[in-house]
Amino acid sequence: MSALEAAFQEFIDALPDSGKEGILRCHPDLAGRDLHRGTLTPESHEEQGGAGLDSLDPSEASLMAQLNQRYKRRFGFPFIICAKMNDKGSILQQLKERVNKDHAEERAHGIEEVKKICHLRLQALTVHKL
Ligand SMILES: NC(=O)N[C@H]1NC(=O)NC1=O
Repeated sequence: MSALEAAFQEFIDALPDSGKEGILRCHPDLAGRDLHRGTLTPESHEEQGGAGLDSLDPSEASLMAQLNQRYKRRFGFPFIICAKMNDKGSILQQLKERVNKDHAEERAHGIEEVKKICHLRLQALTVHKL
């Protein structure tokens, strides 16, 4: 792990729970409005598209929208998963399971997913610079 990545992780880990949830709330929904309107960042667009979230069939899209909404209503932050380490099937499966978990457990799980996303984004930046 690079020193930069370690510093990001230390920063995140030192935040109070409200700050951690603030970080989770900065993330766009999976297969949400931003993806459909083309207003995602290029990184998120590539991550979500790579997992097949831009080509859900109507029943998958409706299930994803319902579960995302239920998740956000229950926890107050969006469902976060490292899309590049999953595909649409595993994302839907995990969303179904995680929507029923406990609040603190999901806060911690979301933060671990943010760290994976950060790891892959930093790696991509470093590779570009070589
Ligand atoms: N909500 C959520 O997980 N968003 C994302 N995950 C990811 O890998 N890229 C995202 O935009």
